[in-house]
Amino acid sequence: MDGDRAGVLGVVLAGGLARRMGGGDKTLLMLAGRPMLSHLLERLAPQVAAVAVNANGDPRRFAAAAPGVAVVADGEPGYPGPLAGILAGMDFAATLGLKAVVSLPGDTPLIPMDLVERLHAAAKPLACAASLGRVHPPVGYWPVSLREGLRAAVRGGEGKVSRWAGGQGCGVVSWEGDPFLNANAPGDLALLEAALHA
Ligand SMILES: Nc1nc2c(ncn2[C@@H]2O[C@H](COP(=O)(O)OP(=O)(O)OP(=O)(O)O)[C@@H](O)[C@H]2O)c(=O)[nH]1
Repeated sequence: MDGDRAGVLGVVLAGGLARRMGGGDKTLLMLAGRPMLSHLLERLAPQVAAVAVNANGDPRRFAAAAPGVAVVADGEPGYPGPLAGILAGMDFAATLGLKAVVSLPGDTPLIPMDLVERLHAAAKPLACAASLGRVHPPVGYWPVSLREGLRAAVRGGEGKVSRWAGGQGCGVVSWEGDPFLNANAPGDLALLEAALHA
């Protein structure tokens, strides 16, 4: 295994409430005949040492789409936002002896195959992805060494990924096109399916 991915846990963030989608698990919605999560893991798993899904509630609902994949819940109550999922990923990475987390929202199934390699190379100490002139902070590289600082921030009410990441020092890596196209509302699924087939 090469150095970039050897110490990295890939974490699919699926701990939100998906209100704009009408609730439920966005990452389990079907895209081209299989769950979005299955597309995402197919691209993520070869880039990392291990993968996990961050989600709250009964973990068994992910078993079919992600067989054998660990599901880790937020350690902080009350749906405090994606930072809580990144923190849960860091805590799990620490138990595996891994040095960093790469996080991805569960509704971004088109991620690039050089994601982990390029984020790792740009980390100072964090790195976030960008496309179409926008930064996507939940797509990021997070050293586990920052987890106690992140825990304190989340407990202190920090809910904005970009603000916390910017305060630590965050390299930005840009990709051509829109490999981080995601599904917020039902109408977005057709756009994703078209992009998948493009
Ligand atoms: N662990 C965790 N993840 C979260 C939380 N809130 C949002 N996320 C995740 O952060 C990512 C970006 O959030 P959104 O795309 O807005 O997803 P969402 O919050 O489920 O959707 P809306 O309710 O429609 O905003 C998604 O992957 C969510 O699953 C949270 O409280 N805990």
